Amino acid sequence: MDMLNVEKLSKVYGGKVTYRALTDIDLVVRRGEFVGIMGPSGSGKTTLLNMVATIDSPTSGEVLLKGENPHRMKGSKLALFRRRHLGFVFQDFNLLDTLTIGENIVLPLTLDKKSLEEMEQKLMAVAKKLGIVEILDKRTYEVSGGQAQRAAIARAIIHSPSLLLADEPTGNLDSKSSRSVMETMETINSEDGTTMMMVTHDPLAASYCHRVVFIKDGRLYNEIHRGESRQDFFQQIVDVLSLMGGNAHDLSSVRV
Ligand SMILES: Nc1ncnc2c1ncn2[C@@H]1O[C@H](COP(=O)(O)OP(=O)(O)OP(=O)(O)O)[C@@H](O)[C@H]1O
Repeated sequence: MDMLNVEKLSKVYGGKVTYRALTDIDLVVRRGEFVGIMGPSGSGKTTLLNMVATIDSPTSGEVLLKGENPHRMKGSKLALFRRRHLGFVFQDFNLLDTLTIGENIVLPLTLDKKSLEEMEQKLMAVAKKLGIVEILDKRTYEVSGGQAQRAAIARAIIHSPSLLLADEPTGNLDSKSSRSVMETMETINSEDGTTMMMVTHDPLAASYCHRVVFIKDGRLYNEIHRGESRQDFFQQIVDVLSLMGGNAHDLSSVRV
């Protein structure tokens, strides 16, 4: 069954000079799928993710999540839809320095006015899953980048979203932390069945996906599916990226 249907999605940014960032993107993400979005810098990856996330709105075309179009919703209905259905993970973690790690993680539940008991129970379950129980009372500046990103993932999944959206989740991490964050995302996807869509420049991170969709100049360019071997998939991803061209930055972080 489909989780996400993106139909003929286009985005033209306005202003003094208009810029066509996406043209006629069609994309279906099935329930439980883990999809990577790759492409050269400026190809439109974040624009696509932001429109699925309802952070930005399309110029034309549709985004349907579980058959509903959030871009047709307004105000509190849209806010509720986002809180119920979407989880976000960003490159720079986006944790609040004034709160402890634990307080950051339960934030989505406090917005939903859940009871303290339920929050505590969900916090412990998600912290165990992500291996961060011992840092729950720490502040964001007292933990490593990898731990901060695990906390951000915990916050993104604590309300069991239908779709987890991640923009460069390994962009600020060293290779060891990247690997462990991707292994964690893979586990969440396979054990909880959480559907995931991730924008990344990093072929290693992308090799954890089931499928990688490539965008070039705002249009779909290609897509490849992972078989049995993650190593082989990694190599295929690197091959497509080199065929696509783009800038050297895209392959600067290649690590097997
Ligand atoms: N608010 C905006 N106004 C005008 N142009 C924009 C705006 N946001 C993005 N763009 C342009 O749209 C194009 C696509 O941007 P986008 O951020 O989606 O690319 P990307 O593939 O995510 O790039 P990167 O990998 O560098 O993050 C770029 O040329 C960018 O300059």
